[in-house]
Amino acid sequence: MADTMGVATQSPSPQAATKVWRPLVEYAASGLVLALVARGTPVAIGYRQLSYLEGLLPILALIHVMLWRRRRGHHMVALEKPKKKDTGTKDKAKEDAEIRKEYQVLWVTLAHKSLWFIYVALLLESIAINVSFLLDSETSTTWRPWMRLGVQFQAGLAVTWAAHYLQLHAAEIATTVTTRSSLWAPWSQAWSLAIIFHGLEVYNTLRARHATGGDAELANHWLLGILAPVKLGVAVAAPLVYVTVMRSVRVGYFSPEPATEAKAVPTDEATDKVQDIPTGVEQGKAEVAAEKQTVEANSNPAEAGTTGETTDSTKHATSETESSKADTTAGSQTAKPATKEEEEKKPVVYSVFTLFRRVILLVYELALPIDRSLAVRLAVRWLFGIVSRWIESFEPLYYKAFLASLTTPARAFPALIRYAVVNAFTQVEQVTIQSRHMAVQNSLTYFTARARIYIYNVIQSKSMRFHTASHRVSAAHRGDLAVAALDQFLQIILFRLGADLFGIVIGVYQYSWVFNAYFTPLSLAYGLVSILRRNVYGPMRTKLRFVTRNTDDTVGKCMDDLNQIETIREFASEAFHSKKYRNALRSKTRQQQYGTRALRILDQVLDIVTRILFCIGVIMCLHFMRQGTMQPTDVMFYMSHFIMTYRPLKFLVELNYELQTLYIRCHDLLELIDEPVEVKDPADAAPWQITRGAIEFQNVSFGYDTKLILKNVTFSVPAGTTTAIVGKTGEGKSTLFDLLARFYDVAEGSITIDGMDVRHVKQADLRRDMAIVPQTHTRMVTSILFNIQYGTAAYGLTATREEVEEAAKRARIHDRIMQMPQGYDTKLDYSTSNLSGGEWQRLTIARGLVRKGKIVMLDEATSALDIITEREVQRELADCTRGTTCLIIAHRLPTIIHADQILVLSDGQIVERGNHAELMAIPGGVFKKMWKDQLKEKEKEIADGII
Ligand SMILES: Nc1ncnc2c1ncn2[C@@H]1O[C@H](COP(=O)(O)OP(=O)(O)OP(=O)(O)O)[C@@H](O)[C@H]1O
Repeated sequence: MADTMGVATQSPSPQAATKVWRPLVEYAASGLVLALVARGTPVAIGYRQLSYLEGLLPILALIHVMLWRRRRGHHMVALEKPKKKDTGTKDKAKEDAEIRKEYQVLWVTLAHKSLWFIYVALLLESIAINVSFLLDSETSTTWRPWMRLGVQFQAGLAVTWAAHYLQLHAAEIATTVTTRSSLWAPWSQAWSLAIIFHGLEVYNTLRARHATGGDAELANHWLLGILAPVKLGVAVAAPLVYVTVMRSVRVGYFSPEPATEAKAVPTDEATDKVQDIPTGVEQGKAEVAAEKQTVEANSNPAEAGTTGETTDSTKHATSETESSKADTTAGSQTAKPATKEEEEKKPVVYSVFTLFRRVILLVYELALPIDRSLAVRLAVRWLFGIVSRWIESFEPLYYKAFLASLTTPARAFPALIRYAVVNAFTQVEQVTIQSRHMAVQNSLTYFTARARIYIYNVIQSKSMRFHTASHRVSAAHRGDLAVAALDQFLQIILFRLGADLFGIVIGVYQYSWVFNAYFTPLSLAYGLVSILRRNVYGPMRTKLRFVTRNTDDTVGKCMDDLNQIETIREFASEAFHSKKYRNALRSKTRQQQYGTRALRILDQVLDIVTRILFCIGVIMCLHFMRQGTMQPTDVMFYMSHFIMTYRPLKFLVELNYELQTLYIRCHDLLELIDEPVEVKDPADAAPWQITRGAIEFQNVSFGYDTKLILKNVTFSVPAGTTTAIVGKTGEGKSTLFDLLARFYDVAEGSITIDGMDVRHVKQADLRRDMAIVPQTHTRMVTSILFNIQYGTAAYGLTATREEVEEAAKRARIHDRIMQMPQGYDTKLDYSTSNLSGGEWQRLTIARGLVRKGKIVMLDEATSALDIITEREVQRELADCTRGTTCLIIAHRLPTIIHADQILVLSDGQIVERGNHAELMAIPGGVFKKMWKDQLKEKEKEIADGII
């Protein structure tokens, strides 16, 4: 069964699911029997021996599970024993690594299950201990009600826990037995409960010893008193050890998998990818490489955003260094075909420190131009939050004072006033809290707008290679999510952080020093539980989100597919795309469910712990009341203060959640920002523009990847002449255009225009005077006028309506436009419903012509036109490009017969050059053969009556 997050899980059969339960039931039964027999009055063994047995229980549990596993051949959690695979052509080392990895998964799973069984056993045993105390005639009658309460409480928890676990697993047994979160959640919950049970056990044990006083036999029970806390320690430490082991073996549980093309696969394929999780050593190497990459990225923060409006001086300086470096090494370094190592580029993983440092710098940069009065208002709000939290903290104290004063009416009135004032303030504070929140949010809209512009510019500034190889929509979407997370985080910082931290400090202080020092451990315990839980659950959620993000990407890419709706229709592949989308969504939904469930469990645990701590506090209050050191008013104080103190603590947990969301989102953002920009503007480039348009290619070599497309190409195009480039498809003709316009940098050699290397000028300056009519025409969903006028976008859409019409006439599209209901103002849509393919091509030609470039590049510009229209357009093109440097790529050779120079490209090199007559004069020449072949083809078509 497919499982994008799972370990090497396999489709569990119903039998496998039963097998999961079998050892648990066996062990639970034996543990219970052992505990009951040991404690039961009929056998009545000594407490000392019993304590030894108790200590042995976890070990027995482990042995039991291991024996069971042996017997069942590793069918622990429907994981198969790693099999020796068919070596075939596979690399042996790789195969060994795979087997090792599977063993690691197996052992970690085993460890997990073993601990889990221990907890179940301890729970049952704990109940048994309390029952045995109840059955024990020596147990003091004073403490019997406590024992009974303990048993009821534990039994209640056990039932709740079992029901919850069953509910959790009911669906999973039907689908997949061991997804990672399902491994985690019940285990963690069992752990939390085990701590509670053992706390109660310690409590009961100590109470029992205390109650039995100096009884001779029970005086020896010190072992019992020691073992119970030891077990508590084990219960706390074991999960930490487990987590450490899990992390160190690095079997890939929740391993961050930043989205790459390879990972962005539909759900069904994703399972196969999980098999490629690196082993510990490999992952270690990956991390070193990643760290190195990170360091490099950090030392080079300027790569992105150089075109962004937020570019600061630091960035600029770095950018300069980078650019000058690029210049000195230009031609040999910049665009070398990628090496194998580069191809297998490891994903960058930023350390938390690096990430937050950079995010803070980014926020600072983006928020810097903030309005001063706005900053003052924000600061005032922030301070107000702290002050109000301080005032609020007096409420329980004054309430207590008021209650205490009721016995002496003279003091009651001032006490009431004090309490009423603070209470009124608190109420007003609660009412205004929303409006203050809104105000902060409004202030932040400036920031988010700036951040969005910044990201937009970053995406625009990326090299062509980035745009052709990745999904812009997904990148933009990720950018948006990052901004939303930053926004949320800033709201928390500005609105709650200071006040709530202050609230915690005040709360703990009042509890511990003003109220009663015995309550200090209680207040600290809560903080401790929060921190522990954060450490255990935190990484899980972070990593879970990495996986979720990949699914987000897959879903995003499915949506991108809709852009290709025409192709989808043509190939009737709707069902295929629906399935792909359904799979991606199903996977996303499942992951969301896991995520939500993990959070729900977190909340439940937090609530349980809170309530237990509250109860403990109440019991302590009652105890002190019996001793006479506390008054009923103190109990009131305790109860009202509790909520106030722990609300901010709960906020800390929320903050942790927000921090993790921020980490994921900002990780995406930094990845995007740090994506290397291959083609950069030199920082010191002076303004420049094409004057004559003389072009020179000198020993140019280039390849998109490892394969060289162009090899040592040299040619020149004198200013004002027309050069045609011909050759078979895929020879690299369009690539020559891309290099001239500097969409890519040459790997070797140089390209100059008017004697200036194209790498030494700003890209905008270079392209401003170029008119490119590409093979694929861009359709803009707007008016025809704008579609043509867009040719002058670089000049601020300066083409007049007359100029647009003139260009359209030359492109032979004017008449067609005038037939449309709104003429040039007709709105075009994305499809060809109101313009045919050939008409769109003519519109694109008009767009190129209106630009009036000094260098015109026509790449198969008329390929979609009929012969007659093509001839007419060609004539017009020849006419209006007269005097400008013109480069033409054409497959139909008669269309370039007039060219001053024809270059024949073959196998990445120019094999022939000259004008039409000269090339036709070369005996056995490539061009001559191409010409004859085309002629023959045409004669055949005429003979066949095709044309
Ligand atoms: N962005 C890219 N990434 C990787 N390879 C590319 C990219 N663009 C083009 N190629 C490859 O480079 C080679 C040359 O492509 P190019 O478009 O320059 O050929 P062409 O001669 O213009 O072809 P045609 O006549 O079919 O338009 C082809 O093999 C193509 O697959």
